[in-house]
Amino acid sequence: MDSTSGTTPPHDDSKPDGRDHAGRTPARTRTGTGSGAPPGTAPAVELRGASKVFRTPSGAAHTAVRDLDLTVAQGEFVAVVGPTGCGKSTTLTLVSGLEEPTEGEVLVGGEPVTGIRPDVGFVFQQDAVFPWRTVLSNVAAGPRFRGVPKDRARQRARDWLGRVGLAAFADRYPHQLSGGQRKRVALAQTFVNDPAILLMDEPFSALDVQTRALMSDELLDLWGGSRPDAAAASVVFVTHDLEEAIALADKVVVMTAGPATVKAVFPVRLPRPRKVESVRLEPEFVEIHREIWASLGEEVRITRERGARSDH
Ligand SMILES: Nc1ncnc2c1ncn2[C@@H]1O[C@H](COP(=O)(O)OP(=O)(O)OP(=O)(O)O)[C@@H](O)[C@H]1O
Repeated sequence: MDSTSGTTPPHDDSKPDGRDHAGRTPARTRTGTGSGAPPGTAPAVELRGASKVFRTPSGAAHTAVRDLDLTVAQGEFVAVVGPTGCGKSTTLTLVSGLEEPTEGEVLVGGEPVTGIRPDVGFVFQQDAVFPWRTVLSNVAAGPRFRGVPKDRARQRARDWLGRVGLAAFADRYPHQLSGGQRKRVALAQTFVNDPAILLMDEPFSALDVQTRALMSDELLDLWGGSRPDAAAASVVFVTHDLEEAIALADKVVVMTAGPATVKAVFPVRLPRPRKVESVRLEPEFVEIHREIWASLGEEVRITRERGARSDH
């Protein structure tokens, strides 16, 4: 089995000779840029023994994340799956700088996270748009906040709207778009800022199945070609959908029932470029799905049983 039981040792997705835990050579043949970290550079993201304890309104302590070790290499696409409520979103908020760990360390590019960073982009389930602004203005807003002159910001926004297939919708308002189009706006809004790290929290979960598959393909295309002069963005993608996770990622991280810690890490060696609908039919896909589900299903069952106990 290609899993790493227990927590993931930092920097340890492959052996020194480039082989993974199973001794096979990773097939990371992405088109575009980003074939991993140059030797000697820090991982894009690292959590070391990170824990997060929240105070509930009643004053009780609630541990959302416990002793979590996770490493994301530069240019790596990591999908995180786990049972509902286990602490996946909290893990992202630690990386984003929106929350501080109660214990442990969170590093981005080798530096401790001390707040929100301009090189980190987010895409969430809900759209983060200004409803009173046009699509173009929404996409240009990020560069404008970063001090890019208006004309240049609008030009970059137009470029990205073209890349996500929305050039003809620049003057529309968000409520005049479909759910899939709004997601494309969200991708343009994020990629226009040239993020080195992309944090995605169930970004496509509100979409129908077909649109979801299309958006996944578009995300892979954008990711592969987004940073022609630099390594591809490193992605942490939280999802409930194991098929989506495998189709997109270089590795799938399975979280335990809450409080979240890393249960196992599964490398995904499916070659790139990938099309999510066809990759699902590959025998290797089916095999890795079976392996990961054996690990994840156990945590889902534990979570369900806990829920049943507290309900009755
Ligand atoms: N600000 C907060 N204060 C108190 N408890 C919180 C806070 N944020 C999250 N939690 C709790 O921490 C736990 C983990 O929440 P989190 O949203 O990280 O889970 P998740 O795995 O992303 O869930 P889902 O899959 O359902 O989206 C939950 O029990 C949640 O209720």
